[in-house]
Amino acid sequence: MINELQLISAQKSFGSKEVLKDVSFTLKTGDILGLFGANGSGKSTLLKILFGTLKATKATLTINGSPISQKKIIPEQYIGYLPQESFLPKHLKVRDVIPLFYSDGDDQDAIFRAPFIEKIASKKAGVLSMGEIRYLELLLVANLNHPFLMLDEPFSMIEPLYKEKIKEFLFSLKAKKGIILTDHYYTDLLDVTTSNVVLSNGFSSVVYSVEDLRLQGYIT
Ligand SMILES: Nc1ncnc2c1ncn2[C@@H]1O[C@H](COP(=O)(O)OP(=O)(O)OP(=O)(O)O)[C@@H](O)[C@H]1O
Repeated sequence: MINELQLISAQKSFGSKEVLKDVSFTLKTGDILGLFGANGSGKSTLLKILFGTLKATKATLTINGSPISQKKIIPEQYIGYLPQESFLPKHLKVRDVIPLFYSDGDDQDAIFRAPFIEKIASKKAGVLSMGEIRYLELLLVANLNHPFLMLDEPFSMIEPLYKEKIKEFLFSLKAKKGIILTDHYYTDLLDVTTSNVVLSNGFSSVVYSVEDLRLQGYIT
């Protein structure tokens, strides 16, 4: 089934600071949308609005053509979200964390069998390296059955071998999900995205190439 999420004319102000003035995009199953923008341009703000944990000043969100309230995104399990902040319970071993997120044995196995997991399974989450945490959290969120997935800086702290595995994994996921990625590792993003948007001065513009990112002032 092809699902479609549409954000129309999102606006967000913090006090007098207008972070998002007019941001729109469409995301369908099979899309991997790259979200680019300088520090402070509003990428995380936008993801939090989509997830429903930050109220937009104004925005219309539709799923499969029907308007949906921000409040319904989490309870109706539309979007899996990897935030920038870690959410792992630090006192538990990795092999005990996985069943917290997945009660079904086959679902657990999919994560236990993922590359690199075996070597960290008996470690406590609190002693994992930053890269190991990021990778495990990505697997926990991305394997959910939600039709959409948002990853905020999935390549941050990640070594090249893990990055390649993540890219392969995202390619395999897009058959059943629409995915939004944001990261400052723009070449890694461009390796996997099917379309791209840059946020600048509160507005979103479609970009097609590194040259467009340059023209938008994101890189020099
Ligand atoms: N709760 C808040 N209250 C006030 N200002 C906020 C709040 N959250 C974010 N901002 C401001 O909104 C702007 C956008 O922040 P946001 O975190 O969305 O940027 P970003 O594009 O994700 O940046 P980065 O690339 O550094 O992660 C920043 O100027 C930030 O200080």
